[in-house]
Amino acid sequence: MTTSDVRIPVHILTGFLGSGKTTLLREYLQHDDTSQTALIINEVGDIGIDHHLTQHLDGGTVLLENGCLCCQVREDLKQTLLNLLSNDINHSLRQIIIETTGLANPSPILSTLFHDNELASKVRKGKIIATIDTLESVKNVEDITEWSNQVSSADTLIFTKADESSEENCSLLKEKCRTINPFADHFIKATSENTLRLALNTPLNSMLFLPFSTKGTGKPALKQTSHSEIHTQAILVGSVNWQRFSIWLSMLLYRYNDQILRVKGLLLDANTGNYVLLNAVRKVLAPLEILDKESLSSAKLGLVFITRDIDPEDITRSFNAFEISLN
Ligand SMILES: Nc1nc2c(ncn2[C@@H]2O[C@H](COP(=O)(O)OP(=O)(O)OP(=O)(O)O)[C@@H](O)[C@H]2O)c(=O)[nH]1
Repeated sequence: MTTSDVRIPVHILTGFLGSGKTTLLREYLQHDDTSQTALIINEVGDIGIDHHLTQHLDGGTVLLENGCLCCQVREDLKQTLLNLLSNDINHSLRQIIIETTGLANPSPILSTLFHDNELASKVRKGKIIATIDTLESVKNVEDITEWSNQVSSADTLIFTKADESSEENCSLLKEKCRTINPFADHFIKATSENTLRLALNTPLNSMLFLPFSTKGTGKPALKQTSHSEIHTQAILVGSVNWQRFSIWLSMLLYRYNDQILRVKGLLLDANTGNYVLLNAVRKVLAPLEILDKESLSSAKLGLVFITRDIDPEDITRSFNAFEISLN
């Protein structure tokens, strides 16, 4: 890039399931002037949630759902970017941030951006930022291909949840990340500052090279089958009695232990009439967050489960059995 490069930077915010991408973005959007930022959010599953949580941008948030950007919706990404650019008639857009799914490999996304002549003349690579959940142990993540791909592709790593993790575990994870990608900058997410802004504004390490292959056709390096043992299952859940529902959910999370990687969704609490955001990373269920009803009028209620090595229909069967038991 030169100083006369007028192309819009596209930043990629990636990181494994539940590692804190949306939380970082929300903080960034709440505390920064983001009127010149467009956001593209990619979610797997039939129930998109993150775009409801980040709707601070006037018309500048686009949801790409039903498939992972790195394998299934790459043509949609191109079209979305071109639409954002052509709608920017006042030329006020200064940056685009793509939040990937937790399973994405950033490399094919880059290749979509930069092997397409039309796009490459209008946008340039911004930063690839990956969130690393410091509540995970090295043992848990080192064999996960998606995790390693994200670490190796990143310019910057943001270590999240350090407020709840131990210094020792943070150091072990940092060490592991350095062996995979010695060039990335490291930031610890602090509760008192806007870490994403800091990471975006810090100049790139000049030693950095991009460890992604530019060889080949630019066709997807990964197909959805590369996440083959990982499944996404959505269940529609309307209004719930949270006390009873939470018993079912806790039992399910413990029954499947580490095979349920992520649960996320919007529910209507029958007792209070509130819309609540449910968030679980592996077995850890975060306190429910009450959301603003106004911004959720078009939201689908339900839960998305991301699982590994189990029949996803088991989740639906278990939920149906739970519902029957209540009647
Ligand atoms: N204590 C603590 N919790 C965090 C932090 N960052 C995120 N969380 C919690 O971790 C859970 C998952 O965070 P998200 O921001 O939804 O993670 P994500 O990477 O966007 O998740 P996916 O899009 O499903 O991959 C939520 O319950 C957050 O409140 C952090 O720095 N500290």
